[in-house]
Amino acid sequence: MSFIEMKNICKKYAGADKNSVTDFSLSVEEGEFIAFVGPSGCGKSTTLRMIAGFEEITSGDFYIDGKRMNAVLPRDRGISMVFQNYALYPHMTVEKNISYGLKNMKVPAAEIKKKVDWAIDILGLSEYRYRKPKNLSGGQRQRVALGRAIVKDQKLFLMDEPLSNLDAKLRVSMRSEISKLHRQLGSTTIYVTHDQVEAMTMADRIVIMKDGVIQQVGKPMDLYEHPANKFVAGFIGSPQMNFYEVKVAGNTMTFSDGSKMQLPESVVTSLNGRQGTLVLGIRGEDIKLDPQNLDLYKDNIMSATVDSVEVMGNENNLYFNFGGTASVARVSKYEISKPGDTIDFAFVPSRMHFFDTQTEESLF
Ligand SMILES: Nc1ncnc2c1ncn2[C@@H]1O[C@H](COP(=O)(O)OP(=O)(O)OP(=O)(O)O)[C@@H](O)[C@H]1O
Repeated sequence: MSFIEMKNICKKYAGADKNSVTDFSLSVEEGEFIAFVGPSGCGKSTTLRMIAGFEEITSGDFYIDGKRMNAVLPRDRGISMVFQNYALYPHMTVEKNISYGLKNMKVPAAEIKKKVDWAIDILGLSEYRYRKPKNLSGGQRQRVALGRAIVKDQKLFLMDEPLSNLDAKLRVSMRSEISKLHRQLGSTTIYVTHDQVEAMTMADRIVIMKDGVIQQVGKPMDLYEHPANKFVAGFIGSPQMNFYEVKVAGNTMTFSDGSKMQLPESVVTSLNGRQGTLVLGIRGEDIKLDPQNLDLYKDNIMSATVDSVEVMGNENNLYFNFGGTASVARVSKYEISKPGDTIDFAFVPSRMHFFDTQTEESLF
């Protein structure tokens, strides 16, 4: 049995007409960093709150370290939780905020001091030790909240959107601080976020949810390379994957505006006889500009007019219409275009994804 075992967990809130979480099954090994990710309302927080014990499990079985936890009180689950709003005590100093939980647990004073010193040091809070939360920045407050969680020596950390109140720059630096802390402590962590970049950069494995149902569980690059369905393909990666409804007949793929592309034998083989109407997915970074320079694409060079350009510095997004669909290509700073320019491009054949139009499941 893994450190955490969740078997067919369901949640139906009182009075609700449908489940908020359905058949959630997951095994987590000790020391893993798991991210729950998905759009608003997909059930991430509900699942986390069931793990914490703040929300009752409607059906299913939940184990930590081999012990069934369904009916165990939150304080007896061996869990530390970090919340989005930090939940700090405004009248207490940093030091007191961090030590408060330990005092409640009747930990001896000398041990509390040792642990608080350690947390303050590891989180770089020494110079703020005697400040109150209102005199701290958002990032510093979030570190105090982390400090309060790590001193408790619990087996499992739960974090519910801990960075969502921070500005973009601070979010990025706190991301690496939390990852570093996780590496130092080696503690099992479950982290809820709606931000796929946060999940991709921090987690060992990601659980992608939609409408209360797990869509896929996997390592970040596995989800990026091998999305199980169109939803996962669209959710992971930035900019969003381009999707086209196409008709495949033999080696020819026809787009809804009549544009045609020849599929290489390798793609036809992977499709394993599937023909007719399919959904093609291609990521912006897998669209190559000026493909005439590359022999590989010579039969499949397409043209389009640039609608707009999103400049980001090292890489830019070019927006254009192709195959009857708004599309985006991620290009390097050396491939500058402006609205109105004509671009030649090709799709990298080995990077094409195909999905069933009805089930939206990946076809390979
Ligand atoms: N206390 C509650 N009573 C009834 N329904 C609830 C309650 N809390 C959440 N829900 C519903 O359960 C579903 C899942 O909500 P949940 O908060 O878990 O989603 P989430 O993925 O964490 O969303 P967000 O990113 O917006 O926090 C939603 O449809 C929500 O409206």
